Amino acid sequence: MARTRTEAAARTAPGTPEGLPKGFRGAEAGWPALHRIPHPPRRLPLAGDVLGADVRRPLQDAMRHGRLLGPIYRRKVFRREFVFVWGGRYAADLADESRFAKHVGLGVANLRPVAGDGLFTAYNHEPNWQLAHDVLAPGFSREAMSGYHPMMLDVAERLLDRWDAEERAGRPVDVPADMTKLTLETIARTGFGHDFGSFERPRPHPFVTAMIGTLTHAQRRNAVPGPLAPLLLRAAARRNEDDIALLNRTVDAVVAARREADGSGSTGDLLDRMLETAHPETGERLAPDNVRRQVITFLVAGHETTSGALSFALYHLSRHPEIAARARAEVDAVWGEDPRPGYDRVARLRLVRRILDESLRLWPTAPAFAREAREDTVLAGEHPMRRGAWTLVLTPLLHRDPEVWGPDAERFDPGRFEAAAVRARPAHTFKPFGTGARACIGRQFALHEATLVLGLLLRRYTVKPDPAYRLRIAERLTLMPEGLRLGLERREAPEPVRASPPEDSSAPGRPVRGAGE
Ligand code: HEM
Repeated sequence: MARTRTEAAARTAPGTPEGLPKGFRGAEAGWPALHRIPHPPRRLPLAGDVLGADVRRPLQDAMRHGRLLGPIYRRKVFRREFVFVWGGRYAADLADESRFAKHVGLGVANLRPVAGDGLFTAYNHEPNWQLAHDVLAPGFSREAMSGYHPMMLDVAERLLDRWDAEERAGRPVDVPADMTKLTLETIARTGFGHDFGSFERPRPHPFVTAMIGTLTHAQRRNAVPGPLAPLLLRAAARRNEDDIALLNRTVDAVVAARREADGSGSTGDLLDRMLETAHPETGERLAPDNVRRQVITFLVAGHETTSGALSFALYHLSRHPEIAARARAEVDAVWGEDPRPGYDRVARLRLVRRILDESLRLWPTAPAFAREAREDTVLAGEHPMRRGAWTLVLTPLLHRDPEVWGPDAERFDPGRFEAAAVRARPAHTFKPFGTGARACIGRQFALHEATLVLGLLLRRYTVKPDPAYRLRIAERLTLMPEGLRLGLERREAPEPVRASPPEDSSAPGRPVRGAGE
C-alpha cells in the first residue's frame, strides 16, 4: 500500500535547527588528532588562515594550499576549521561505503535554499532521497538513454548549424557559452520536453543567468564567515532570492505545461517519471514541491558540468592537434559519413571517450565532494574521526597525485585511460562523478552526450587556439575555462571509411571504465 507523506516524514531523523543531520561536527570536535594535520604557516589569532585567500577562486586556492601542505591538511576560516584531503590512499579509504557517506556541506549545503531535498542536495537521512533515486534511476537505463539519443543529435545539429555560420563568417566561437547552450537544451529536451530556445537568443536564457547567480552565491557564502554573512552579503542575498524566484517560475511553467497536456505526447521522460511514477515497492510518489526541487536539480546538475567537460576537452584538443587528428580518424572509421550515427556507435569512439576522461581528470568540473564518517573510525589507519566528522576531497589534486598518476601528472595524455593503464592503477583514484550511493546519477548521460558531440565536432572542424590565450579557470562551484574562444576550420569531406576498424573499436560498444568505478 502507498505510504503517506506523513509516514515518510516520520522516518526522517530530526536535524539540528540549521537543518544539519545528527552527528554533524566541526573539525575540532570531529577529528581528535587534528593537531597532527598540517595547516598554513601564518595563522592569525581570530581570522585563522585567511591571508592571501582568493574568494573568487576557492578551489584553486585550496589546490595551492594542498600542494604546499600535502595530501591531508586543514584550514581555519574565522571559527570554522575544515579538513581537506587529496592523497590517493585517503580518497580510496573514503570510498568505503560501510564507513563513510556523502556529506552535504559547504557549497552543496548552500544550495539547499534552491534545491532543498532534491537528489543532489538531500541529506542522506531524508526519505525523499531514496524515493527520488528509485523513481528516477530507470530514467538513466540503457533503454532510456537510447531513447534520448535522437534528441541529443537534434540539439547537436543546432550547434553545428551555428558553428557553420560562425566558420563562414570567420569568427571564433565562444566555447563555454555555446557548450552551455547545447547542454541546457539537451537536458531540457530529453528530460522535460522543453525548448529554451538558447541557440536563437542573442544572450543566455534568463534561467542560465539566474542559475549562475545562485551557484556563485552559494560559493561565496563559504568565503564569508557565518556571523558576518547577513551583513556583507545583504544585496547579494536579495539578488539570490530573485534568482531563485526566477528558477522556480521557469520550472513551474514547464511542469504546468506538462500537466495541461494531460498525458498527450507523453514520452516517459524524467518529468513524466517525476509526475506519474510511483515507487515500485511503497507506491509513494514525489510531492509537488519535491518535483519542483528535482526539476531545478536536473536542469542545473544536468548541464553545467557537462558543458565544462566539453569546453575543457575542446581546449585540450586545440592544444594537441596530433591527438585531435587521431580522434578524427577514429570518428571517420567508426561513423564514416553517416550524418546521424546510431546510439550504439557512440561508445565505440574509445579515443574520444579517453579524451573526455583525461579532460575530467585534469579539470573535473564538479571539483570536490565531501564525505562523513558513519561511525567512529580511523581514516587510512592514520587519522581518527568521530561519527559525523567530515572532509572535502579535492578531486583535481587527487587526479594529479604523483603516487597514482606519476611524475608527469600535469600532462594531458588520454593514453592514461587505456584499459591496461586503468587496471594498473589503484581503485578509487579517478572520481570526477563522486563515489558510492550518492555518485552522479547522470554519469552515462553526460558521457554519451559529450562523446557524441565531440565526435560530431571533430568530424566537421579543426579547432584553432588563440596563441595568446592562457587557461584561466572560472569557478562557480563548477569549473569552466574562462574566456575560451577557438577558431574553426571546416574540414574537407572525411577520408573514405576504412575497411578494418581502428585499434580496439571492434570491442563491444561499452566504454572503458575508470579504476574504482
Ligand atoms: C561531466 C558531467 C558531470 C559531472 C562531472 C558530474 C559530477 C557529479 C558529482 C561529483 C556528483 C556527486 C556530488 C557529491 O558527492 O556531493 C554528482 C551528483 C549528481 N549528478 Fe552529476 N555530474 C555530471 C553530469 C550530470 C548530469 C548530465 C546529470 C543529470 C542528467 C547529473 C545529475 C546529478 C545528480 C541528480 C546528482 C546527485 C545524485 C545523488 O546524490 O543521488 N549530473 N554529479
